[in-house]
Amino acid sequence: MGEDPNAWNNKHGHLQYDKSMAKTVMTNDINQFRQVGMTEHNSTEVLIIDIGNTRAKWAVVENQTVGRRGVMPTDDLLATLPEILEESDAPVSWSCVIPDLADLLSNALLKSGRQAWRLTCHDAPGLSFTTYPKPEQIGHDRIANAIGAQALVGSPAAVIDIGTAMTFDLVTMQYGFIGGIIAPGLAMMTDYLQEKVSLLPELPPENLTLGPRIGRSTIEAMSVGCTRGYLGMIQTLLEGVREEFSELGEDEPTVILTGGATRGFIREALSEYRAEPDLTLLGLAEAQLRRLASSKSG
Ligand SMILES: Nc1ncnc2c1ncn2[C@@H]1O[C@H](COP(=O)(O)OP(=O)(O)OP(=O)(O)O)[C@@H](O)[C@H]1O
Ligand SMILES: CC(C)(CO)[C@@H](O)C(=O)NCCC(=O)O
Ligand SMILES: [K+]
Repeated sequence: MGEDPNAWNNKHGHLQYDKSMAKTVMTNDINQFRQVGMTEHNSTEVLIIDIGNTRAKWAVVENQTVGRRGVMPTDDLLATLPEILEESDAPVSWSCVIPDLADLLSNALLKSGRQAWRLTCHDAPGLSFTTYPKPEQIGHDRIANAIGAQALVGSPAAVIDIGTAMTFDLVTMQYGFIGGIIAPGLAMMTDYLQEKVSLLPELPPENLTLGPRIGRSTIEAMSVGCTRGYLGMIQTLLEGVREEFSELGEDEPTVILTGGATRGFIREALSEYRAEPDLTLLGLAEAQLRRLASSKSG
């Protein structure tokens, strides 16, 4: 029963979205973020921690600009936490998609005495889930992406995030987060082929380029499957999303790429769309700014 994002914007006076600006300001991703809709505050520093299945990222975000930052294997997060907390005294805004680790981190943060907010569907200011039957199922990184998209380009928006898994996170004008798509991440495809088929070699995803349409060697044949095949999946999924938005009476969603979708052949093939590598972090920062704004406005 979250609030309608537009009602929230009107009430709190933030996130005024200007479509013409979003299309013309193309200089610097962070400036863009600030100019089109980030909540304005006086020097508000936030310490962000975003924990995915493979890697954990931290960043100090001040005035919607990412400063010091780091990334590590998710398994190293707890051991690294004291060092991360020394990077900034600011409140922590975090998300974690591994429930056991989230419990451990929650306790560690409590012990540290730091003010910390975990992004969940129950505390996702400005994002509603009115038509989503069980919002508590949604990965919190996806909630961060949705809030980041609202702030960056406004709704409707479609985020394509490739990490361990690929997700589409879809935000409408009328209903907030309406749902999305979960599919294998690119490495799941390449690694799994190699792991399960004894005659297939290793194919690091970062080495993939768009080559021929027909493979004339084993590695080439795999490469076609994992590049053109993967892109075909994305395009088909996006087509379905567009149709559904149209049926809902929504405008055409602005597509934002993040994670692995901002790199390599995927980025190249989808160059018409905006890429924001820090979307999840910025969404976590925005969530914290909105909490502060609503606590101030009472
Ligand atoms: N050139 C490339 N083109 C497309 N995808 C790539 C490329 N290089 C790496 N990737 C994929 O992007 C993913 C890495 O993206 P990202 O850094 O967002 O995820 P992660 O932090 O590893 O995952 P998670 O957030 O799930 O822990 C990997 O799965 C990798 O396979
Ligand atoms: C899909 C991932 C793995 C993407 O990181 C994460 O968001 C997650 O574990 N989600 C839970 C299932 C859901 O989002 O519906
Ligand atoms: K991620």
